[in-house]
Amino acid sequence: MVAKSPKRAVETADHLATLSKLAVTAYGDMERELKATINDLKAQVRLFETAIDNISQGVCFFDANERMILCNCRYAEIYRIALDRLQPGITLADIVELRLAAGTSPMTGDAYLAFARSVNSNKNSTTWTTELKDGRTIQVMHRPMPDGGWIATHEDITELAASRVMVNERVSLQALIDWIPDYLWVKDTESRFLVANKALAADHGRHEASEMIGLNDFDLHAPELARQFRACEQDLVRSGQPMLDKEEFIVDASGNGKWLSSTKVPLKNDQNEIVGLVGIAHDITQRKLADDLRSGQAQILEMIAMRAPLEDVLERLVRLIESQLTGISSSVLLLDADGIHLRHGAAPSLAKEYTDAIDGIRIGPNVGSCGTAAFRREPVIVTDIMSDPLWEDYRELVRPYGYRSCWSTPILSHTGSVLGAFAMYSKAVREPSKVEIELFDFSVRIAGIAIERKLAEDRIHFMANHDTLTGLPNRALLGDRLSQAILYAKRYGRWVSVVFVDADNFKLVNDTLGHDAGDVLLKTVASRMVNCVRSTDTVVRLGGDEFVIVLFDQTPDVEFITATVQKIRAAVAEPVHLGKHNLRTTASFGVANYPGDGATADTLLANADAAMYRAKELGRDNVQFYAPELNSKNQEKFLLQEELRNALARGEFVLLYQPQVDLRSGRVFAVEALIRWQHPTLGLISPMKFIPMAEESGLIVPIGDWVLHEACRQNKAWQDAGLPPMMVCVNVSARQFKEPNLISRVVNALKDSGLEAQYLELEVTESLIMQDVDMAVAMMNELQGLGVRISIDDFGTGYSSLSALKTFPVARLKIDKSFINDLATDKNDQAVASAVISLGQKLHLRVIAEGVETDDQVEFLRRNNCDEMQGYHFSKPISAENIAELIDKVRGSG
Ligand SMILES: Nc1nc2c(ncn2[C@@H]2O[C@@H]3COP(=O)(O)O[C@H]4[C@@H](O)[C@H](n5cnc6c(=O)[nH]c(N)nc65)O[C@@H]4COP(=O)(O)O[C@H]3[C@H]2O)c(=O)[nH]1
Repeated sequence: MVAKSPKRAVETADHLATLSKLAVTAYGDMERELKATINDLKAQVRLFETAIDNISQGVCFFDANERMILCNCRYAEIYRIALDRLQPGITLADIVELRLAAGTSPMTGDAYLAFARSVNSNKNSTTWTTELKDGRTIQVMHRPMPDGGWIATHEDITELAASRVMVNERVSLQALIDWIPDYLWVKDTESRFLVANKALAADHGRHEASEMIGLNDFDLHAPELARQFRACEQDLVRSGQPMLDKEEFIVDASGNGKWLSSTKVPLKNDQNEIVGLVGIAHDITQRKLADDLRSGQAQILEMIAMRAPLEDVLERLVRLIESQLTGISSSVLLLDADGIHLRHGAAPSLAKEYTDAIDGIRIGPNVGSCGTAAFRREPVIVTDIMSDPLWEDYRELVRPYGYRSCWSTPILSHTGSVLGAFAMYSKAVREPSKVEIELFDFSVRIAGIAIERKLAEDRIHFMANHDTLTGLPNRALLGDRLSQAILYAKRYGRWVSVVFVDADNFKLVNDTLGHDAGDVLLKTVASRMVNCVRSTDTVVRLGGDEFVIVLFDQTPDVEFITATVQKIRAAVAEPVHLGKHNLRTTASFGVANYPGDGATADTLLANADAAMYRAKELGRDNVQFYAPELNSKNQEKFLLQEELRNALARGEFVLLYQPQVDLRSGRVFAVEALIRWQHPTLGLISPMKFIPMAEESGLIVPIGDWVLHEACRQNKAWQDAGLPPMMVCVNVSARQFKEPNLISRVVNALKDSGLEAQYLELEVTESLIMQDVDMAVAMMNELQGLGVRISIDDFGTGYSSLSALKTFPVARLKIDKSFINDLATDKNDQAVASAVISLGQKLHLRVIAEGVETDDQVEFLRRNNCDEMQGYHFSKPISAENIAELIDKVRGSG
């Protein structure tokens, strides 16, 4: 291979000139020497050629005439010219032609020649880089020679130039992307980082972005997350489909969770082949948290609206708050109905043993963070549990769980009352951050809504199912409880007892002592009944003074049930203290048992009701078990009640009069008006049967008014007919007595009849007076002011208040006939009767005995100085006409 160095080439030319001279002058002598020299020179040329051919650059020598002296084979190679075409002496212009033909000229021939000549005219060496038409980059170093020729070296720097471009680009791109706060990266097809910016590197614990090069996601993330990233990127590399704005969650090197919105697009080369991917990820944690908080809030409010259980709502709230923060566990404690204890509300990520331990703590001035916050009604920030005095009693409790700070805020209702406390626990000794404080506001607001809503719902539910006065379940719950009890009894072969209870004198108390007293009475009776039964039994208030007790899971034995009901009856009958009154209230009980007395809730209730009515009919204060015939009686009673409503309008009532006789003179000085109902088909009905019904329904008021008018009218009629004036006594029921216009009714009756007030006496019962003494005395005083007299009926039957009796403006006491019946034989009755008589004497009241039937009774009364008597002994109640006859007769005989 030919290889010629420029310097050697010049020397070779000198030698050749010398040789030719020698040939002319002494050819023969010098032939041997010449040959030797030629050989020597050839050897040198070979050496020179070998050397020049072995250098990596292309080399060429040109003389001043632009003729090439020599070049090496690299030169021919660079410009893709066959070596044999580049013979010494070829002109630059010819070479340019060859290069144009080979496509290795950077420009047109003329332009190149002009360029080469301009370079050559320069005395200094010049280096330039030229882009060949074939895309290669050649660096040329041109050195002019003093004789006008030049030497040039040509080097193919295509690869170098490319990598330099790349390096330059890389360096500037790196600087650029490092300024960007988002993550930027380039990965190869194997998901290895080729480029990463500083933000990405820093968040993954690398000081320099370059430290990321060559790493993959498994070097940065937990395996599961890395697998996800890799799967997604491999998919992208395979499909060429970009991934746009995908939300991804990562945990950075410092353990903080971050939400990213990532975009990854395939990276392609000139051949449109995918050689990797370019990624950019924007930190959307704040936005995401705010979005989550908003949607979490909406979800919780929806849960509240949909009446989700409070525990679920609070747990969702706590989890939402925890998802917004790092290293925080939260809890909600609820203030108990007693207002002094905090109960567990929600604390899904606090240790269960810990939350169990603080469940039920009392609020107070130094009860940790929550107990104190609820007590003070203001936030309590404890930055170090281990040293704060508020935690003194709870420090050891919390120590095992490692919580070091606890901040609590009271949860308040819209009216400002404390509903509970919201707390955040951290294992670091610190104060809450701004974000944490903001979340407190959020949490207590939502928790407050949820708790208040729940309390309101509970209240509504309770009110719908319970009686507000007594707190007992009401009718709405009764059916449910009773049905359950029946199901249970059916399954296990047990009984259910349904007990209908009706307080005997509630209406009286309510009407005379007022509603407040009636309420106290009902509450007392209710709680006594509840205390007598098991917690599995149910005491229901149906309304008014009616109760139903469902005795669950009963032994099939009437005796057991009787014992239970009697126990309740005795408890109800205990005296009730109403202010200064000491009442004895009783109740009537009706019992129906499953399965004997009915298979359904409705039948059992109806039959227990019928039994209770029977108990009332039998004089109240007793227990009756259902018997089938009761139903027909009940039906009868119902019909009667309906007819009673029309009886007044139909004029079916009549008055009978029973004379009252002076025991000493035997003179009839008064008559008691006693009502009868003249029923069109049933005949004469006793007041004992319909007066209680009339009292229950309120019909007693118009009926009583009629009695008052009729009695006054009749008395005046007797007087007008010439009978000696006498008093007419009219019974006044408690309901009438309570009527605010009783006085005006009495005035009207007197006015309408023209009877003088002194001939009218009103009989009120002792129990009626005792129910509200002040009111009764005031009313009696008013009546007395009209001139009307008052007597106390049924005296001795109870409620005696001897001291109060002195203040009553009454004229007479009437010994109840129950004491008169057995007066001849019963020592107790004798004692009561004589006590009433002597009491009357002491108080200067007249005393009349009622129900006097026998001579013995008359004899006893006379002996004991009783003033007056009334009873069958003298006369039964008789009609008005018969009274006139009787008085005439007595007058005649007298
Ligand atoms: N066994 C027996 N009974 C005797 C004897 N003497 C009188 N009686 C009955 O005893 C009752 C006396 O009336 P009361 O104690 O005021 O008891 C009355 C009274 O509380 C009430 N009553 C009657 N009329 C009226 C009325 O117009 N208004 C109101 N509010 N109640 C009335 O009905 C109750 C019952 O009235 P009556 O059936 O008429 O019954 C009357 C009378 O018939 C006797 O010697 N032996």
